[in-house]
Order: sequence, then C-alpha cells, then structure tokens
Amino acid sequence: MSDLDEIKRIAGEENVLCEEPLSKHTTFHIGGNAKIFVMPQYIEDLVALLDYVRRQNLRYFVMGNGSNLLAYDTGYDGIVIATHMAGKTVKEKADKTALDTLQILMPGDLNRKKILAEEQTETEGKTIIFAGSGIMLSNMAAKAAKAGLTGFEFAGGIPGTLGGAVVMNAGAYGGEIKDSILGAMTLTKDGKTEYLTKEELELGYRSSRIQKEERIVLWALFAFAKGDTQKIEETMRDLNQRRREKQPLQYGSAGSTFKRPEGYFAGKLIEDAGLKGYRVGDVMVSDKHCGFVVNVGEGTYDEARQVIEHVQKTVEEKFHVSLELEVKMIQ
Ligand SMILES: NC(=O)C1=CN([C@@H]2O[C@H](COP(=O)(O)OP(=O)(O)OC[C@H]3O[C@@H](n4cnc5c(N)ncnc54)[C@H](OP(=O)(O)O)[C@@H]3O)[C@@H](O)[C@H]2O)C=CC1
Ligand SMILES: C=C(O[C@H]1[C@H](O)[C@@H](CO)O[C@H](OP(=O)(O)OP(=O)(O)OC[C@H]2O[C@@H](n3ccc(=O)[nH]c3=O)[C@H](O)[C@@H]2O)[C@@H]1NC(C)=O)C(=O)O
Repeated sequence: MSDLDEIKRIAGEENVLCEEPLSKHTTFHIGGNAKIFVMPQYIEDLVALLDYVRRQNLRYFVMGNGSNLLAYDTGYDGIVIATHMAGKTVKEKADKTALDTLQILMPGDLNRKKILAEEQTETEGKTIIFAGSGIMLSNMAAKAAKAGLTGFEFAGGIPGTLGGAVVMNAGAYGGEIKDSILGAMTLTKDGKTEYLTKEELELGYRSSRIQKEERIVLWALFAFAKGDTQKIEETMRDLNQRRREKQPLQYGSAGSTFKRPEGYFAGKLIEDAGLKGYRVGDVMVSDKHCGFVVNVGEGTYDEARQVIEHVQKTVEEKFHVSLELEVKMIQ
C-alpha cells in the first residue's frame, strides 16, 4: 500500500487532497501546493496519522487555521496536516472524538469527575470546558458566551484554532489563553500522550513549552466563571468593532507580523520609521496598522520576505530595536 493510500485509510479519502494550494488554507493567501493536504476529523485519526508519518519518516507539518503562517511559493513537498475542520460537520462516532468537540461541564456534572481528578481552588464553582484542538476560537467563544461563561471574550475575533492558540498563548485586548486554561493533552515527539498542567505548559508572551518540544496539542481544559450572556456578547461585539476599526481585516495577512519588542510596539516603530505603505509587488505594510504586512492582491512569499526584511533592517538602523517575527514559516 502506498503512503497516500495509507493516509487516506486513516483520515478518510474525502479528507485528503493532493497538490492542494496552501494559499487556500492560509489567511495571508500565499503559498504553492502541498503535495498531500490532510484534514483529519477526529483526535484519534490525528494521532494515528502522526504515528504513521513519523514511523515512515515522511516530511510533515501540522497547522491549524493557517492564520499565523507564511508558506513558500514553491509549496510544501510533504504532508500538511491541518486540524481545522473547514466548516465540515463531523459525524459522531462512539469510539472517536471530533477535533472540534466542545463539552461544557457545570459544577456537579457527573462527566466532570471523569475529566478532573479532583476539584482545585481554580475549578471550584467554575464551569469546565473540554475542547478539541481543531475548534475555531470564534466558535468556542460564541459557545462560552451562550452558556453565560466569562473569560474568553478576547478570543472571539482571533481567526485561529484552539491548538494554534494554546501553542503560542494567543492574546488580544488584555486577555490571553493563560488566564483560563487548566491544562492540555499533548502528543510528544516520540508519540506518547501526556497531559501538561497550566504551569507545565510554561505559557509566556506568544510562547509555550509545546513549541520548544515540538509537541502537538490534542485537546485542552478551561475553567470559566459565570457571567451574564448579554454583557459577554456586548463585550465581544465591542472588541470586534475595535478590531475592525484598527486592523486591516479586508486584506489577507497573518495578523501581527512581529512580536511586541520589550518596551515598544512594533506598529508604532514601523510607522515612525516612515514605512507605512512600504510596498513590494502586492505585499505591503498596511497603512491602517503598520504592525500588519498585508497581501493586497496576488502577493508572493518572495514579496512578503522582502517587505519583512526591509522593515526589520530599517527599524534596526533607526531605533536599534530588532523585530522578531511572530509569523511562522511552513518549512
Ligand atoms: N491576536 C490576534 O488578533 C491574532 C492572533 N493570531 C494567532 O495565531 C494563532 C494561530 O492559530 P492557527 O491559525 O490555528 O495556527 P496556524 O495554522 O497559523 O499554525 C501556526 C503554528 O501553530 C502550531 N500549531 C497549530 N496547531 C497546533 C496543534 N494542534 N498542536 C501543536 N502545534 C500547533 C504549528 O507550529 P509548529 O510549526 O511549531 O508545529 C503551526 O506552525 C491564533 O490562535 C492566534 O494565537 C493570529 C491572527 C490574529
Ligand atoms: C493581531 C495579533 O494580536 C494583536 C492584538 O490583536 C492587538 C489587540 O489587543 O494587540 C497586539 O497588537 P499591537 O501590539 O499592534 O497592539 P495595538 O494596540 O494594535 O497597537 C499598539 C500601539 O501602537 C500604536 N500603533 C499601532 C499601529 C500603527 O500603525 N501605528 C501606531 O502607532 C497604537 O496606537 C498603539 O498605541 C497583538 N499583537 C501582538 C504582536 O502582541 C496577532 O497576534 O496576530
């Protein structure tokens, strides 16, 4: 049996695409074809796929919704495994858990005891959410709001998956994953599943132990306090409005291109360096928010790289501050 056949057997033939353009799966809308592009629907299938590609020594890359990624124009000569569900509705199966699963476990819920070994001060009286790594943050935030749970409002407008968000401790508008996560089930590089508590995850500004140890997030647990659905939804609407006003959401991008350098804001430094609107081909520094490098048409990896390098060099020369990339490369 060929690798492709085996991958189809594990993930389901309908979830495997060949020569799939990565520009269709990244919010930057840049990137050539992935030789094989797989969208597993269940946590168990993701684990089985990773086990197979690792045992066979195949080149692979795991991604979420592609909201923080820049792919080469030449694409990816290997297997891209995407945990986002691309709007598909996953059939319930008795022996499998959908990658976009979400369970709300109120205090007193019998299923809660199966998941939490014991209540801790941070869980007592709170509602627990069990969520698969493939769920979109917007979906999880909407469900938490509907259940009257507060603490996830900040994530409603972030276009990523939960897995991607845990890996980089996603944050916006004063909130971050670290505030409400209890822990995450991870798959280690040698294929073992291991639950890491919040402390063990070592969540920092846009960083975690997951990245350093190249683990994969399978699911995560969160604890939220009760709030008022109306107020929560109002806060989410307000944050989305602020996002629309300040960020260039009409164009393809990977969100903030650079991390916040200590003591500075990347967008302000770039603007002060006179780089607002700096353009190579169809890629430019947004004139709405200079922290975003945007694709205004048929932008390419090469153009994006030239813009990024020019920005880094100019800001370094003018202000002696080095801008570290927040965006990751598919490589
Ligand atoms: N605050 C904001 O407004 C915005 C924030 N973002 C951030 O970017 C994040 C990107 O999420 P998403 O689009 O889903 O991710 P991406 O598809 O962009 O993947 C980014 C990287 O995350 C890692 N990753 C993704 N899923 C998993 C997983 N289940 N387990 C382990 N590693 C994983 C991979 O890193 P590796 O190469 O190490 O395997 C991958 O290269 C968002 O959640 C958010 O944090 C993005 C846009 C706006
Ligand atoms: C978009 C992302 O996250 C965003 C998140 O949405 C927003 C909102 O909370 O705060 C961060 O942006 P940011 O650091 O650019 O924050 P902003 O509040 O937009 O701007 C900071 C400051 O810079 C100034 N600013 C911004 C852009 C610009 O062109 N010029 C300028 O002077 C703003 O006026 C503000 O005083 C996150 N980025 C990082 C790298 O921390 C992402 O991670 O991809």
